[in-house]
Amino acid sequence: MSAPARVVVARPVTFVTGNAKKLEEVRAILGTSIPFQSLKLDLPELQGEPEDISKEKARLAAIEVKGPILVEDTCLCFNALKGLPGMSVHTNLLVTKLCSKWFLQKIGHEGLNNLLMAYDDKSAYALCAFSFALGPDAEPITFLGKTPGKIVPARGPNDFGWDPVFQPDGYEQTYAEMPKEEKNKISHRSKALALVKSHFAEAGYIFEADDSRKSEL
Ligand SMILES: O=c1nc[nH]c2c1ncn2[C@H]1C[C@H](O)[C@@H](COP(=O)(O)OP(=O)(O)OP(=O)(O)O)O1
Ligand SMILES: [Mg+2]
Repeated sequence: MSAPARVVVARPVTFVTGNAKKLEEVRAILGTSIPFQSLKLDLPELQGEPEDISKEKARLAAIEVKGPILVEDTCLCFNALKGLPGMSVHTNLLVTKLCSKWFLQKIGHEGLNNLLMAYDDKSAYALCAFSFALGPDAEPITFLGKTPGKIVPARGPNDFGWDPVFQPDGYEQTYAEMPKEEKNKISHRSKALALVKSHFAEAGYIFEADDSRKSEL
């Protein structure tokens, strides 16, 4: 019988994000299952396939932190749209990604609805890609989580991105209207984090504490 895997890493994991709401959800979902510290850093808004964006973010974050990091990139994907200027397209699925926070800031919730005005198909999905890297020289590993739903006129508190216009399948409420615990049970983010947790458990990482870097968010 082989001994369980055990990999001692001399530094704690740092979750790198510029988004305080994301961090709040990651904290709530992970609880004490994976101890981590956070670093507030605005990584570039990259374009491309969600998995590639996430891996590239991980490389940039690992260079900054010089140790084990976790990053995440989230996309809201509309099934009806074939493409938009400046946006990349999943050619096989006819899906356009509206990844950038600048795009959402400019167009707003009404704009997101208007994009689909000419289409009967309002279906969409939220896609989350976490990437973990042990350090700047390690190849990042990516974990995807996807929640299907539809785009609706905004309902609920406006405190996190496109939450008010995304209504997950099987629910009458938008992400924004749901209690936080409910969103965190079914969200793209929690599905991806479940895979991160399994990977950490299988790999048997033991991250040693480091008092020299304090949580910055
Ligand atoms: O659960 C979510 N519910 C609603 N909106 C969300 C969610 N998750 C990300 N978002 C928004 C934030 C940003 O407008 C865009 C994705 O951009 P994304 O690059 O992943 O996030 P970000 O730039 O805010 O933070 P980060 O520093 O981790 O890149 O979608
Ligand atoms: Mg970003």
